[in-house]
Amino acid sequence: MLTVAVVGAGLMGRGIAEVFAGAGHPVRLHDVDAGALRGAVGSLRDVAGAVDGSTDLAEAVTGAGLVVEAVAESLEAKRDLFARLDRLLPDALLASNTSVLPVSSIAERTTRPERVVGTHWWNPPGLIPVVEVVRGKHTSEETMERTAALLTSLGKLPVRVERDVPGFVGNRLQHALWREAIALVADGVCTAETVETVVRNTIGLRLAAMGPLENADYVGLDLTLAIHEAVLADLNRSPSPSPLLRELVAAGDLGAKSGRGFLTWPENSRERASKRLARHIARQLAATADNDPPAA
Ligand SMILES: NC(=O)c1ccc[n+]([C@@H]2O[C@H](COP(=O)([O-])OP(=O)(O)OC[C@H]3O[C@@H](n4cnc5c(N)ncnc54)[C@H](O)[C@@H]3O)[C@@H](O)[C@H]2O)c1
Repeated sequence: MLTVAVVGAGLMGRGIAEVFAGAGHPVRLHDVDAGALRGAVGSLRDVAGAVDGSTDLAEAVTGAGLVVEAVAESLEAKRDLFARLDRLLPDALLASNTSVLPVSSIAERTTRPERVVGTHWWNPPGLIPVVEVVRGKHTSEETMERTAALLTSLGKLPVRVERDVPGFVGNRLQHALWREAIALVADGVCTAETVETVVRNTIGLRLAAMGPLENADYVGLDLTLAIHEAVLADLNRSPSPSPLLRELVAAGDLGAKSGRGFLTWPENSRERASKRLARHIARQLAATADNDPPAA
């Protein structure tokens, strides 16, 4: 078993640690926040692998063959951390769970960028199958393969992202949809509730069974071309965030955590939404276990 150090014991770090420890790997957790660390180690008491933690980075990562970094999304913090990890563990594989930052920049202050890789897990890490394995400018093929093999051994579905583009694959697709959703509301085409109703009851129902490219093939590429000729020029192409999004944030309407965003969030509704989401994902995974994989 490989000793795995998880740095950052927040939402993602804790979930990633649980997957590794659940598969029997000894896990060493580190967080600068002693409370977060205690909470994470405590919540992982019943997993198969031994889980240990320290607020001292050097102590926490001792003996690790792999470090998974899941600290706050700050390029400076991640660069610093990777430089320290580089000195502490000359032989380990270093993986970042960054959502959108360039893996190549995170690796910049290390002496072994060939052994630095992006592993973009999705929330909740224990449930979502795909982990995007992102090749930085200097990541070696051996690192890509070792990382993918390890993730497969955990029961995950690793996919290779061959270029270090912001947002990788999943978040680029997701935020193309969110940009258009916000624009529809900002332009007065429909309400936020209508966007939710349409997505949940049309494309949302389909997407787990048929992704966009299989769907394009399925309806016919001639039809897809005709639709793109008619609609693409009218879709939102703004290179910067919507003014409506900026206004809401400036007004303190941050969504679930402040009670109001595009929608209103009564007390406890975030917890209810979180449970509803986990229940739905688990049910959907069970129901689609026999789904055909995409045709090659
Ligand atoms: N939340 C998501 O859905 C999600 C999904 C995929 C990827 N990510 C990425 O995963 C990373 C972590 O996100 P999260 O949602 O778990 O954040 P979080 O705020 O829940 O947890 C981050 C933890 O890192 C700790 N930390 C911050 N700086 C540190 C440092 N220098 N050294 C050690 N610990 C430090 C914090 O104390 C905190 O406990 C980010 O890069 C984020 O973009 C998040």
